[in-house]
Amino acid sequence: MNPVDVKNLTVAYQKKAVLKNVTFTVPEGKLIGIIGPNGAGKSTLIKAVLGLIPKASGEVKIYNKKYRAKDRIVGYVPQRGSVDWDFPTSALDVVLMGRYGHVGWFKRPSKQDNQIARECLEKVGMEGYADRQISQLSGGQQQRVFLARALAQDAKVYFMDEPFVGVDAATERAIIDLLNELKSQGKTVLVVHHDLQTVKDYFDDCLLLNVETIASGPTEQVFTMENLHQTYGGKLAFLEQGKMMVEQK
Ligand SMILES: Nc1ncnc2c1ncn2[C@@H]1O[C@H](COP(=O)(O)OP(=O)(O)OP(=O)(O)O)[C@@H](O)[C@H]1O
Repeated sequence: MNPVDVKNLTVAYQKKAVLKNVTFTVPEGKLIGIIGPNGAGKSTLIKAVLGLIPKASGEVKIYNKKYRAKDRIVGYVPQRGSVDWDFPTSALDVVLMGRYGHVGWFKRPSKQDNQIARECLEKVGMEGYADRQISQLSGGQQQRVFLARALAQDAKVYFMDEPFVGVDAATERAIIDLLNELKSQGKTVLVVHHDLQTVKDYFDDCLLLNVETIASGPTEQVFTMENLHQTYGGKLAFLEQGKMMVEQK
Protein backbone atom coordinates (compact mmCIF):
# COMPACT_ATOMS: atom_id res chain seq x y z
CA MET A 1 0.00 0.00 0.00
CA ASN A 2 1.40 3.42 -0.93
CA PRO A 3 1.79 5.93 1.89
CA VAL A 4 0.88 8.82 -0.43
CA ASP A 5 -1.22 8.61 -3.56
CA VAL A 6 -2.15 11.85 -5.32
CA LYS A 7 -4.33 11.83 -8.44
CA ASN A 8 -5.10 14.79 -10.68
CA LEU A 9 -4.76 17.29 -7.86
CA THR A 10 -5.63 20.85 -8.85
CA VAL A 11 -5.40 23.72 -6.38
CA ALA A 12 -6.25 27.36 -7.06
CA TYR A 13 -5.79 30.60 -5.16
CA GLN A 14 -8.35 33.22 -6.18
CA LYS A 15 -9.31 31.10 -9.18
CA LYS A 16 -5.72 30.92 -10.46
CA ALA A 17 -4.53 27.31 -10.60
CA VAL A 18 -1.12 26.92 -8.95
CA LEU A 19 -1.18 23.11 -9.12
CA LYS A 20 -2.65 21.41 -12.17
CA ASN A 21 -3.51 17.73 -12.35
CA VAL A 22 -0.62 16.72 -10.15
CA THR A 23 -0.31 12.94 -9.98
CA PHE A 24 2.27 10.87 -8.13
CA THR A 25 2.65 8.04 -5.67
CA VAL A 26 5.46 7.42 -3.23
CA PRO A 27 6.70 4.07 -1.98
CA GLU A 28 6.93 3.26 1.73
CA GLY A 29 10.13 3.69 3.72
CA LYS A 30 11.89 6.09 1.37
CA LEU A 31 13.27 9.61 1.49
CA ILE A 32 11.67 11.62 -1.29
CA GLY A 33 12.82 15.03 -2.51
CA ILE A 34 10.22 17.50 -3.76
CA ILE A 35 12.15 19.61 -6.23
CA GLY A 36 11.10 22.64 -8.25
CA PRO A 37 11.64 26.39 -8.69
CA ASN A 38 10.19 29.13 -6.47
CA GLY A 39 6.46 29.33 -6.96
CA ALA A 40 6.24 25.79 -8.38
CA GLY A 41 3.57 24.91 -5.80
CA LYS A 42 5.65 22.72 -3.47
CA SER A 43 4.31 24.20 -0.21
CA THR A 44 0.82 24.34 -1.69
CA LEU A 45 1.05 20.64 -2.50
CA ILE A 46 1.94 19.78 1.09
CA LYS A 47 -0.84 21.96 2.50
CA ALA A 48 -3.38 20.45 0.12
CA VAL A 49 -2.31 16.90 1.01
CA LEU A 50 -2.70 17.75 4.71
CA GLY A 51 -6.11 19.30 4.08
CA LEU A 52 -4.95 22.73 5.28
CA ILE A 53 -6.17 24.33 2.04
CA PRO A 54 -9.03 23.19 -0.20
CA LYS A 55 -8.56 21.27 -3.43
CA ALA A 56 -10.27 22.45 -6.60
CA SER A 57 -10.33 18.84 -7.80
CA GLY A 58 -8.48 15.56 -7.53
CA GLU A 59 -7.88 12.95 -4.92
CA VAL A 60 -5.36 12.48 -2.12
CA LYS A 61 -5.02 9.19 -0.28
CA ILE A 62 -2.77 8.41 2.67
CA TYR A 63 -2.36 4.67 3.06
CA ASN A 64 -5.31 4.25 0.74
CA LYS A 65 -7.65 6.37 2.84
CA LYS A 66 -8.82 9.95 2.75
CA TYR A 67 -6.64 11.70 5.33
CA ARG A 68 -8.21 13.05 8.48
CA ALA A 69 -5.97 15.23 10.63
CA LYS A 70 -7.10 13.39 13.76
CA ASP A 71 -5.55 10.18 12.44
CA ARG A 72 -2.22 11.90 13.04
CA ILE A 73 -0.26 9.54 10.83
CA VAL A 74 1.16 12.47 8.87
CA GLY A 75 3.73 14.73 10.52
CA TYR A 76 4.45 18.20 9.15
CA VAL A 77 7.46 20.46 9.54
CA PRO A 78 6.42 23.82 8.07
CA GLN A 79 8.76 26.39 6.55
CA ARG A 80 10.48 28.13 9.42
CA GLY A 81 9.48 31.54 8.08
CA SER A 82 5.78 30.65 8.19
CA VAL A 83 5.71 30.24 11.97
CA ASP A 84 5.10 32.92 14.64
CA TRP A 85 8.23 32.46 16.72
CA ASP A 86 7.23 35.26 19.11
CA PHE A 87 4.48 33.09 20.54
CA PRO A 88 5.45 32.79 24.22
CA THR A 89 6.19 29.10 24.65
CA SER A 90 9.17 26.95 25.55
CA ALA A 91 10.98 24.51 23.28
CA LEU A 92 9.67 21.60 25.38
CA ASP A 93 6.07 22.83 25.02
CA VAL A 94 6.45 22.97 21.24
CA VAL A 95 7.69 19.38 21.22
CA LEU A 96 4.85 18.33 23.56
CA MET A 97 2.40 19.64 20.92
CA GLY A 98 3.58 16.68 18.86
CA ARG A 99 2.17 14.43 21.60
CA TYR A 100 -1.32 15.96 21.71
CA GLY A 101 -2.84 13.26 19.54
CA HIS A 102 -1.59 10.75 22.07
CA VAL A 103 -2.36 12.88 25.13
CA GLY A 104 -5.79 14.26 24.13
CA TRP A 105 -6.24 18.03 23.92
CA PHE A 106 -7.64 18.69 27.40
CA LYS A 107 -5.50 16.31 29.38
CA ARG A 108 -2.18 17.14 30.89
CA PRO A 109 0.75 15.42 29.25
CA SER A 110 1.83 12.40 31.27
CA LYS A 111 5.28 11.82 32.68
CA GLN A 112 5.84 9.49 29.76
CA ASP A 113 4.88 12.21 27.24
CA ASN A 114 7.31 14.57 28.94
CA GLN A 115 9.96 11.89 28.84
CA ILE A 116 9.37 11.23 25.12
CA ALA A 117 9.44 14.97 24.34
CA ARG A 118 12.76 15.32 26.17
CA GLU A 119 14.18 12.32 24.31
CA CYS A 120 13.15 13.91 21.01
CA LEU A 121 14.90 17.14 21.98
CA GLU A 122 17.97 15.06 22.80
CA LYS A 123 17.82 13.36 19.39
CA VAL A 124 18.15 16.73 17.70
CA GLY A 125 20.87 17.91 20.10
CA MET A 126 18.59 20.40 21.90
CA GLU A 127 18.27 18.81 25.34
CA GLY A 128 19.91 21.82 26.95
CA TYR A 129 17.24 24.19 25.62
CA ALA A 130 14.00 22.56 26.87
CA ASP A 131 12.93 25.57 28.95
CA ARG A 132 14.14 28.28 26.56
CA GLN A 133 11.49 30.48 24.93
CA ILE A 134 11.39 29.69 21.23
CA SER A 135 11.82 33.38 20.31
CA GLN A 136 15.24 33.15 21.98
CA LEU A 137 16.54 30.34 19.79
CA SER A 138 18.62 30.75 16.65
CA GLY A 139 17.09 29.83 13.29
CA GLY A 140 18.86 26.46 13.15
CA GLN A 141 17.82 25.69 16.74
CA GLN A 142 14.19 26.55 15.94
CA GLN A 143 14.37 24.18 12.99
CA ARG A 144 15.67 21.41 15.26
CA VAL A 145 12.82 22.00 17.74
CA PHE A 146 10.30 21.61 14.94
CA LEU A 147 11.94 18.36 13.90
CA ALA A 148 11.75 17.17 17.51
CA ARG A 149 8.04 17.98 17.52
CA ALA A 150 7.55 15.88 14.39
CA LEU A 151 9.51 13.01 15.96
CA ALA A 152 7.37 13.21 19.12
CA GLN A 153 4.27 12.76 16.98
CA ASP A 154 5.51 9.34 15.88
CA ALA A 155 3.83 9.66 12.47
CA LYS A 156 4.16 7.21 9.56
CA VAL A 157 4.61 9.82 6.85
CA TYR A 158 6.43 13.13 7.22
CA PHE A 159 6.31 16.24 5.07
CA MET A 160 9.11 18.73 5.69
CA ASP A 161 9.12 22.09 3.96
CA GLU A 162 12.70 23.23 3.37
CA PRO A 163 14.21 21.95 6.64
CA PHE A 164 17.73 22.79 5.47
CA VAL A 165 17.15 26.47 4.82
CA GLY A 166 19.34 28.73 6.94
CA VAL A 167 21.03 25.93 8.88
CA ASP A 168 24.78 25.36 9.14
CA ALA A 169 26.58 22.29 7.76
CA ALA A 170 26.52 20.48 11.14
CA THR A 171 22.77 20.98 11.51
CA GLU A 172 22.19 19.88 7.90
CA ARG A 173 24.16 16.69 8.65
CA ALA A 174 22.20 16.16 11.89
CA ILE A 175 18.92 16.57 10.02
CA ILE A 176 19.88 14.17 7.23
CA ASP A 177 21.00 11.59 9.82
CA LEU A 178 17.62 11.95 11.49
CA LEU A 179 15.79 11.51 8.18
CA ASN A 180 17.76 8.34 7.57
CA GLU A 181 16.89 7.10 11.04
CA LEU A 182 13.19 7.67 10.32
CA LYS A 183 13.63 5.80 7.05
CA SER A 184 15.28 2.88 8.83
CA GLN A 185 12.16 2.70 11.03
CA GLY A 186 10.07 2.24 7.87
CA LYS A 187 8.76 5.82 7.80
CA THR A 188 8.29 7.75 4.60
CA VAL A 189 9.70 11.28 4.48
CA LEU A 190 8.99 13.87 1.79
CA VAL A 191 11.27 16.90 1.84
CA VAL A 192 11.08 20.13 -0.14
CA HIS A 193 14.65 20.71 -1.17
CA HIS A 194 16.44 23.40 -3.19
CA ASP A 195 20.06 22.31 -3.31
CA LEU A 196 20.39 20.35 -6.55
CA GLN A 197 23.94 19.28 -5.64
CA THR A 198 22.80 17.05 -2.79
CA VAL A 199 19.64 15.55 -4.28
CA LYS A 200 21.34 12.36 -5.46
CA ASP A 201 23.05 11.84 -2.09
CA TYR A 202 20.01 12.49 0.05
CA PHE A 203 16.96 11.13 -1.74
CA ASP A 204 15.88 7.68 -2.93
CA ASP A 205 13.05 9.14 -4.98
CA CYS A 206 12.16 12.54 -6.39
CA LEU A 207 9.11 14.46 -7.40
CA LEU A 208 9.99 17.14 -9.93
CA LEU A 209 7.26 19.75 -9.85
CA ASN A 210 6.46 22.94 -11.65
CA VAL A 211 2.70 23.52 -11.35
CA GLU A 212 2.38 20.13 -13.04
CA THR A 213 4.23 16.91 -12.29
CA ILE A 214 7.32 16.86 -14.49
CA ALA A 215 8.51 13.45 -13.28
CA SER A 216 8.42 11.23 -10.22
CA GLY A 217 10.19 8.02 -9.29
CA PRO A 218 13.64 6.72 -8.29
CA THR A 219 16.18 9.56 -8.24
CA GLU A 220 18.59 7.90 -10.66
CA GLN A 221 15.81 7.61 -13.22
CA VAL A 222 14.08 10.98 -12.88
CA PHE A 223 16.85 13.37 -11.80
CA THR A 224 18.09 13.83 -15.35
CA MET A 225 19.27 16.93 -17.21
CA GLU A 226 16.28 16.73 -19.52
CA ASN A 227 13.79 16.64 -16.64
CA LEU A 228 15.64 19.39 -14.78
CA HIS A 229 15.53 21.62 -17.84
CA GLN A 230 11.84 20.98 -18.10
CA THR A 231 11.36 21.75 -14.40
CA TYR A 232 13.43 24.93 -14.20
CA GLY A 233 13.19 26.20 -17.78
CA GLY A 234 15.89 28.81 -18.50
CA LYS A 235 16.77 29.22 -14.82
CA LEU A 236 19.17 26.29 -14.69
CA ALA A 237 22.80 27.35 -14.83
CA PHE A 238 25.82 25.13 -15.13
CA LEU A 239 29.00 25.64 -13.22
CA GLU A 240 32.41 24.11 -13.65
CA GLN A 241 32.78 20.32 -13.27
CA GLY A 242 29.23 19.73 -14.37
CA LYS A 243 27.80 21.27 -11.19
CA MET A 244 24.47 22.90 -11.63
CA MET A 245 22.53 25.49 -9.80
CA VAL A 246 19.42 27.54 -10.12
CA GLU A 247 19.93 31.18 -11.00
CA GLN A 248 18.49 33.46 -8.33
CA LYS A 249 17.15 36.40 -10.32
N1 LIG B 1 -2.20 32.36 0.12
C1 LIG B 1 -1.94 32.56 -1.17
N2 LIG B 1 -2.75 33.35 -1.93
C2 LIG B 1 -2.50 33.55 -3.24
N3 LIG B 1 -1.49 32.98 -3.92
C3 LIG B 1 -0.65 32.18 -3.22
C4 LIG B 1 -0.83 31.93 -1.82
N4 LIG B 1 0.14 31.09 -1.39
C5 LIG B 1 0.90 30.84 -2.48
N5 LIG B 1 0.44 31.48 -3.57
C6 LIG B 1 0.99 31.43 -4.94
O1 LIG B 1 0.94 30.07 -5.34
C7 LIG B 1 2.10 29.73 -6.09
C8 LIG B 1 2.79 28.53 -5.45
O2 LIG B 1 3.28 28.91 -4.16
P1 LIG B 1 4.04 27.90 -3.21
O3 LIG B 1 4.36 28.64 -1.96
O4 LIG B 1 3.27 26.66 -3.11
O5 LIG B 1 5.36 27.62 -4.06
P2 LIG B 1 6.71 26.90 -3.64
O6 LIG B 1 7.05 25.95 -4.74
O7 LIG B 1 6.58 26.32 -2.28
O8 LIG B 1 7.72 28.11 -3.66
P3 LIG B 1 9.08 28.43 -2.83
O9 LIG B 1 10.15 27.53 -3.38
O10 LIG B 1 9.33 29.86 -3.19
O11 LIG B 1 8.79 28.22 -1.36
C9 LIG B 1 2.96 30.98 -6.15
O12 LIG B 1 2.73 31.59 -7.39
C10 LIG B 1 2.45 31.82 -5.00
O13 LIG B 1 2.60 33.19 -5.28
